[in-house]
Amino acid sequence: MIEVTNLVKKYGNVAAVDGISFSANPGEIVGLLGPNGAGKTTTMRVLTGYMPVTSGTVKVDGFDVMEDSMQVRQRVGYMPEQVPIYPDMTVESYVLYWARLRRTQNAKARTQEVLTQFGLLDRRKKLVRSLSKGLRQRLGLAQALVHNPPVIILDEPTIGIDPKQVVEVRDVVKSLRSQHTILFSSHILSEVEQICDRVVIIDKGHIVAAGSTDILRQKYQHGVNFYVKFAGDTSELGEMLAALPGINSVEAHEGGFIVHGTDNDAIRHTLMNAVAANNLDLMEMRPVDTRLEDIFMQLVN
Ligand SMILES: Nc1ncnc2c1ncn2[C@@H]1O[C@H](COP(=O)(O)OP(=O)(O)OP(=O)(O)O)[C@@H](O)[C@H]1O
Repeated sequence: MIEVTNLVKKYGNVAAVDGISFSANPGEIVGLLGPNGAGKTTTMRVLTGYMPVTSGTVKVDGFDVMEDSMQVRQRVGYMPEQVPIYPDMTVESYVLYWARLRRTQNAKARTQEVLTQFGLLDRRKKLVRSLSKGLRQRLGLAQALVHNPPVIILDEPTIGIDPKQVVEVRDVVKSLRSQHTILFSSHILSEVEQICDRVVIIDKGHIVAAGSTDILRQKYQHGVNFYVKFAGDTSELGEMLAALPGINSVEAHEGGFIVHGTDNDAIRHTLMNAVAANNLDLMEMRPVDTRLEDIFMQLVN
């Protein structure tokens, strides 16, 4: 549904995106992940037909963004990081305006439908300026979806909203899975992990890794991690654990420690010996996956 091949986008002489290729299949949610300035917004703007490519090809549903721009625009719903919202319009007239701009069939009926879908129907007569930030995000989503596009592009849709609204927006995005192909950018790793089927990690305009979070873990996981938790005062324990043979690093985590080592049996052995030798009150010990966050840090550093 989305096919990006060797995309280069330069601003002047500087390549913000420097030869990236990735695809998204119908019904997939693909996460575009990267630190500030990585090139996420630039990639998304090219995909929406908002900006021309410098070189390479970008196709949406088989249509080239440069050659078939109108076809692409009809198939893409875009919610930019800063949703351009007209404060003096009512909620309803704003969505209707976008529906008409995109020549949506039965624009009025479709407007009511998306207002209902995003829980905005009872606020349809309100001025946009009176909406909370979270509701504005929902309005942004309604605007992006009013022409029922097969592809939705969401640029950091949860930035700057409160935690309850973040959960709401994430749930809305998840509910769109399978009916739409979604490209979702974020620099919040846990968010991408929760929502996306696959992740494309970009840094300084290059793809540094791509795949499902499970595959990325398998590929980049070096060694094993255990979560251990002890009763009592554990303030001194981190340093002691880190000095044990077979343990490479220790990090405080949720009242206990994440202990990293290279060999599963060696690390268990070492920990159990330490428990016995120091008379520690072990409450919990379990293997844990490498966090996507660690992989991300490893890749972009
Ligand atoms: N209009 C522009 N003119 C010149 N340089 C730009 C322009 N837009 C972006 N850039 C530069 O291109 C690079 C990629 O920016 P982009 O906004 O695509 O990154 P991003 O991954 O979306 O970052 P962020 O999370 O901060 O929005 C950055 O170095 C940025 O400064």
